[in-house]
Amino acid sequence: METLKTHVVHGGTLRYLKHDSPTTGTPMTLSVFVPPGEGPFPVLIWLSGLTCTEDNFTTKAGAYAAAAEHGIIVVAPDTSPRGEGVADDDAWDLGQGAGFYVDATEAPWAKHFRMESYLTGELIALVDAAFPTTKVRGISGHSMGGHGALTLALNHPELFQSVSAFAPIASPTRCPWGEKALGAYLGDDQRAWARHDAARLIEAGTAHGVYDEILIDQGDADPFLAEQLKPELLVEAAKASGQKITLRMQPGYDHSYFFMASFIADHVAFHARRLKG
Ligand SMILES: N[C@@H](CCC(=O)N[C@@H](CS)C(=O)NCC(=O)O)C(=O)O
Repeated sequence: METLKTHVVHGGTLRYLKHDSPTTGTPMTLSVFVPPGEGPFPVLIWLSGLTCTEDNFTTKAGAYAAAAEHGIIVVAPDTSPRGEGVADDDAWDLGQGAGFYVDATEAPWAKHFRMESYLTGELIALVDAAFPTTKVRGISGHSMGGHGALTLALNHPELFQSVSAFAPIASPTRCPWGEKALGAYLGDDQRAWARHDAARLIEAGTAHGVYDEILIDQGDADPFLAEQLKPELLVEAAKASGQKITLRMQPGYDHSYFFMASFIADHVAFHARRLKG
């Protein structure tokens, strides 16, 4: 991995990195925060939402004070492959910046849009090889990235010990953003969509017993709440399968990183309790 920039923050070291990914066939960028002190440290992976790069979370969430306090490495990857030879769409909710954390099977996306394999098969191993990690890790994210955190944790329980989300797209098979992206990336046969729908996975009892609790924060003034996010579907699914979900409706908060910055310390502490026990 090539280091593009290094900053000291809250006594730890933040790096912006770039590497050539054999999985996506493109260069990929990410940021990694390593806390001060003696390692090894557990890892929290953060997945961002639509239109984001690794930079939105890194500069706006204010996560590193809590990560330094708890001794957690924080990894923020980009949200899709990018570049001139990479497929894209004029809309901001499809294509570059909107990878949805799936492996696309449909043209023109299938060649590079392989974010599930990139994250679970490549990035985690790369981070464990390059940084002083305990190989114990949690995952969190926002909106499209909240969907990514929940579905990757549920589908790959051997990789993660904790999961939380901010304003996740709870059920992409039942909202416009999800229907559009899953249809484009995976095709019209909705049977291929189900394993990318957190509410349906939880309802089916996927990874039952692995995560003692899933923490979700949601602003009640989020403009995307009713049409796109639908966290009540997670709560209903959890009731049906016995998965514990704590959904905190936060009064007055919107969809922005001001909302994440207000509660990120709770999420870092939530993961630290489970990753350092
Ligand atoms: N581009 C859309 C909004 C997209 C949006 O809200 N993206 C969220 C994730 S779903 C985000 O985190 N944006 C980047 C930021 O706020 O830094 C618009 O302008 O209406």
